[in-house]
Amino acid sequence: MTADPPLVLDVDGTLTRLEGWGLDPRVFDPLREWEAPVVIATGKAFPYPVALCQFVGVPELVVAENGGVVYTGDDVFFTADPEAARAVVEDYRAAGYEPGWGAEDTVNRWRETEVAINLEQPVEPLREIAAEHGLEVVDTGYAYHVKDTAPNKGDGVETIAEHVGFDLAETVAVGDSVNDVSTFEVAGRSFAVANADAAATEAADEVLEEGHADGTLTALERVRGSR
Ligand SMILES: O=C(O)COP(=O)(O)O
Ligand SMILES: [Mg+2]
Repeated sequence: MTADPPLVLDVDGTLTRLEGWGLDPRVFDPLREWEAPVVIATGKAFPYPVALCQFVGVPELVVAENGGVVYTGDDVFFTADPEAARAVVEDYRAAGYEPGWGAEDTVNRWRETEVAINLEQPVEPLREIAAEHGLEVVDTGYAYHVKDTAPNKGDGVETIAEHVGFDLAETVAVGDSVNDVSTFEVAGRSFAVANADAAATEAADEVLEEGHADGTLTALERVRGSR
């Protein structure tokens, strides 16, 4: 008998259209029909992956904010303190810069542990200020994330696997950037899409020829029923 392996999927760069933005709707049915847990592991704020799970119609298994927020379907865990990240933004503003998402800032509005800065904003002063507060800046290719060095997506995936009761050794991870390296490390098999950055490409077991959702769909095709 064969079965589908559990999945860990990144969002931006991985479930997106080839242009880089907007989810590719071709991934919705395979995810809904997948016969094993599907974990959405993203740098985005908590409500985004929860909404994705609801709209696709899969159980809410979510790692948000690069591991800062973990939802097992029953319990939410916060693994980082937001105060330092907020202080970094205050200092960044005081130095004359802005997060860069407009006045209402729906990118950070519901964040609970880290802060994201628009890639169009200057990163050097951000890195300096973050370092002064003991934080790191992670460039996902979609935003600069100011975060505690400790939490990562992989730890969040471990928490969910333990709670839901699936085997990480049988799990397949797909991602595109440095914030996915930790999921590649905990999953038994990992794929980087063609548009992946150097860190993700290096860390992945396999690098796909196709980018974005095309790559992810190829990976799903390859691993479906492989357990
Ligand atoms: O929020 C980002 O910058 C990237 O999000 P992702 O982890 O889903 O790719
Ligand atoms: Mg990504």
